[in-house]
Amino acid sequence: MNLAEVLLNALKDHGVEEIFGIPGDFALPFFKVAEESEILPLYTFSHEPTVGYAADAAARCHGKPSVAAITYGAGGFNMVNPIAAAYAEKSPVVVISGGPGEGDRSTGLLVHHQAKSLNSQLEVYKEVTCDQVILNDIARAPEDIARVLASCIKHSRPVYIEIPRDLVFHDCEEVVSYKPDTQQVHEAALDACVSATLEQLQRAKSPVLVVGVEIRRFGIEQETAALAKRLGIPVVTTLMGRGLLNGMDVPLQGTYLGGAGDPELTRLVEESDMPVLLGVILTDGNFGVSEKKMDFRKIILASDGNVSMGYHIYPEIPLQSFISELNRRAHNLESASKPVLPVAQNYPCNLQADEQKITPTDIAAAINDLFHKQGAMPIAADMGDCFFTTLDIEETDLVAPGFYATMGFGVPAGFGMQAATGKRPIVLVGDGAFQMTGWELLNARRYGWNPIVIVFNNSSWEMLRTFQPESKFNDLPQLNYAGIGNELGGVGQRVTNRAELQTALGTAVADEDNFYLIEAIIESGDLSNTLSNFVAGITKMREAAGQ
Ligand SMILES: Cc1ncc(Cc2c([C@H](C)O)sc(CCOP(=O)(O)OP(=O)(O)O)c2C)c(N)n1
Ligand SMILES: [Mg+2]
Repeated sequence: MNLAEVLLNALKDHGVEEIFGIPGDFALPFFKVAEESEILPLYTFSHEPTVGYAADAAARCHGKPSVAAITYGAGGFNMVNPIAAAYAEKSPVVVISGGPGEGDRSTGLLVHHQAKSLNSQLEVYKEVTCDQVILNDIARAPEDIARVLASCIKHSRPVYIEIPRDLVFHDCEEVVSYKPDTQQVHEAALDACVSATLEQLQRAKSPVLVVGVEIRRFGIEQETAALAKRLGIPVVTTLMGRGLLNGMDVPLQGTYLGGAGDPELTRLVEESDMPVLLGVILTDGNFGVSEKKMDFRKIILASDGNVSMGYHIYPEIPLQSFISELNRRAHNLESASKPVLPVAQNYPCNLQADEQKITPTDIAAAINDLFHKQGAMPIAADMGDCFFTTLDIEETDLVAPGFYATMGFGVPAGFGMQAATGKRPIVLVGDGAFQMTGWELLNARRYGWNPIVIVFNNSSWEMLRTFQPESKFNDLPQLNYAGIGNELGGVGQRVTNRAELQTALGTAVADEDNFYLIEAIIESGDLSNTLSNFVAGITKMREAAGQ
């Protein structure tokens, strides 16, 4: 077997189900083997950011690694931002880059696509991955591949593998069959940590469970739901954890949004004497608009492989071990004097199909009505007010750059979702973000993908305008996105009122043979409820801080 086949088989053994990529001369040999071996399906796109975003979304859907393959230099540097986003949001993407071979390195000449040094790309990717290797030693390759892929799974973070173009066809030993890296947990430390947690919970008067994105990344949603039921205390999700524990019969109260969210729920979290944060990443998006500065000394935080409570830190306690041990030992705590019931979220619905102009909330209502009629669809959201609109849409599988907040994610993530799940997604994207990667819809037909893309066309960088209304650069050109949708191989429909929106959505859902681009005309200044609250929350905080 050659090095590329060994790598492809190892990827498959580690749960990878597809490769997204764009080749180049440094990567042609690897792509040749990938295409001809058919070990994994290969999807190529038009611009490398799409490769990274699609692989990120597929990895999130699988809860397992997915692959972003590119050429060296021009391709690799083009994809740094999407991999930074995957790193920040703990998505296990395997970056595979073709690279210069021994022949290239020994000419003494500068090599095309080279920036500073031949290892510059490796150095840059060290900042956005948790493990890396250049496979320039065939004898070590099986061990190096096993180590890097195990790191990807253990940390749920991207990794970087560079394969020199002159080694791709060299014979190579196979990677030994993959054994999940069962992290050795220090039993006594785990026991002490769980005992301390249960004692604190027993004493707490108003404990609350806050769940975050790691419980999905590490595939422990069911165990977390079982724990939430067993503890019998209120549960909320973070902004990034939106959609977690959906439909799992837990006392879910909603999504914590600080000053931008439901005041009752905000008080529940911020006035709790024992917030227990499971798999939560402490980000400004998750906690930035807290009404009261959260007192992190009183919280229990299990994240990134450690557990902290007050000034104590228990290192090397994997989230999975912590939750399963809590489940094993937790009993109904007295604090749940009366059963905590899930709070029904009042999402907008029953859209009035009239001549009124369209607002982001109307789009949410139209989607909720659709879900009530024919069941939920997965959603990929870009960054912009379309992302905040998802908080008004009923729980469904959702991928979005909720923390790292990069634009351009939406359409590629819709591709990644459909490749990974086979389900038709709805993609929500602003006109500004569509201008970045929306063109990739030209690739939908070749793979039989048929997303329903809703472009929030306010001809504006509206999110920026909310913070800096005086800037003229927030005005965007008026484009005919519906016409562009037709040109890209799908069906484009421009809708200017709520009746047209409802009709277009119904038409799109009924036609499985095409991707649809529904261009919703939205007036500049019309914001989603959540973005309005976020802006108000942040403005209030800045005024309070005298900014
Ligand atoms: C790749 C990239 N470039 C720039 C930004 C900054 C930025 C935003 C965030 C704050 O960083 S929101 C925003 C405007 C988005 O415009 P559009 O897609 O039309 O959505 P909407 O009109 O709903 O705002 C920009 C430029 C970003 N997040 N990601
Ligand atoms: Mg816009």
